[in-house]
Amino acid sequence: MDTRKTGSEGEERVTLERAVRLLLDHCSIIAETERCSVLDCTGRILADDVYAKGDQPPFDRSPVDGYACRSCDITDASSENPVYLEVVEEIDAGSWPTRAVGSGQAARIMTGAPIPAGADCCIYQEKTDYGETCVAVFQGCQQHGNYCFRGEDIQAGTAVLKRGTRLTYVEAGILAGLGLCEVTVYRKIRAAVLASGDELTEPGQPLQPGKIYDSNLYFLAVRLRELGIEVPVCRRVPDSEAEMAEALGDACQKADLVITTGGVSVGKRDIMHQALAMAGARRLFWKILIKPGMPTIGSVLNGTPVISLSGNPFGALADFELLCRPAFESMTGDSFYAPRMRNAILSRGFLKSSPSRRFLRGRFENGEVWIPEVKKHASGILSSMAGCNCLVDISAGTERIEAGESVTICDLSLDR
Ligand SMILES: Nc1nc2c(c(=O)[nH]1)N[C@H]1C(S)=C(S)[C@@H](COP(=O)(O)OP(=O)(O)OC[C@H]3O[C@@H](n4cnc5c(N)ncnc54)[C@H](O)[C@@H]3O)O[C@H]1N2
Ligand code: MOO
Repeated sequence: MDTRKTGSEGEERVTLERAVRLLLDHCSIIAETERCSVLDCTGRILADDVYAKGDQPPFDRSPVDGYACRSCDITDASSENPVYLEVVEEIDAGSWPTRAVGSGQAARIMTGAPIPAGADCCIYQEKTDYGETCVAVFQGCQQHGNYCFRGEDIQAGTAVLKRGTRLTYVEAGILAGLGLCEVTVYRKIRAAVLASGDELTEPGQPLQPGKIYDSNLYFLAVRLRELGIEVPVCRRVPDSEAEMAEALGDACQKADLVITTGGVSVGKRDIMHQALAMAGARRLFWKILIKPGMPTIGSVLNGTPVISLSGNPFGALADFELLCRPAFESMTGDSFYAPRMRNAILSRGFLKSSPSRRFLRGRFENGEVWIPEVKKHASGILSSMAGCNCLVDISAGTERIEAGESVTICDLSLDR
């Protein structure tokens, strides 16, 4: 049966929002967890609340290099009338005081060193004569001046980081500061990538007549990895329905989402329709009312969503962002993956009509978005995407859009 023409399975010609909705019905949240080294935690999502076992800092400490003493001893100290204190010991960072500071006494103290009992302030050494056994103090200091309290950063028992937090270098520092070298995180999303097309040649191999190098497999795998997603399957499959059906079956065992490119249109060798049917996939939709990537197919195979993107590299790139990112958000509950829509002012016009909704590549900076010249927007062209960091969303029925007009963009950059 030619599943392309019947339209009996799944919806045809859906809006982008409808396509996303249909896919999300088949995306389940990833609940499996694993231990992860704090050194490798970037982009991982905490699976448990993290509590502080102890106080941070674990003791009252000096924030200055100088002298710890009693504030009441130096109330009237000035350069004209220095107060002289007996220096009873030297306390370095990493050591522990051996005696209390009494009236008329001080301890030489370094930044980060524990404040000895009896002392209630620390004086900058620049406000003294740097005395070793007896120090002249030239300035007063209030009680608890230059004094860091135990637990002032984090108190023991506090929930410092909440489950669901996306970890960055900042959390890595906080976790390490709590003495943790490993944390429990959700496992990474797994996405499989299959590229179809007999014309495809592996980069590095000589190019035969009629062949082209495979770019889709590479940019998809690299993008997935930069989004923190594992790619357990990444392979080219010849234009054989049976081979693709087998590859799909294998991929959906290993991944939370299967992404394919090519073979989704109406040509004789557009094998994805038949391959999906042979594998036992159920079609959710075919054709999205957008350009590029209009002929995209959404299906579900053994409970795993399959997104079959167009072979045209820019079509595949744009639709990957628009369809897969919401799926990743739904699998993790992490808004990091959500397409980020913003407003921007177009700095160069796009003087071509857009009967259907269109996504253009662009570079967004300081509230303005620059787009390449019209002829560089074809869905088979990838090179003009270099340096671009967003997709410009042009509504269906737009005749032309002039420089200076406000547009909606989907920000593809990874910074928040
Ligand atoms: N008669 C019609 N022809 C086409 C229609 C149509 O409605 N009627 N739609 C066009 C549109 S729009 C698109 S988009 C493409 C979709 O094509 P497929 O998804 O079936 O993709 P292919 O034919 O396999 O490839 C399209 C193009 O991209 C190149 N390609 C494929 N894979 C890769 C890869 N991994 N790396 C780099 N380049 C790749 C391929 O060689 C083709 O040039 O159909 C239109 N046709
Ligand atoms: O829908 Mo296609 O990717 O424009 O050429």
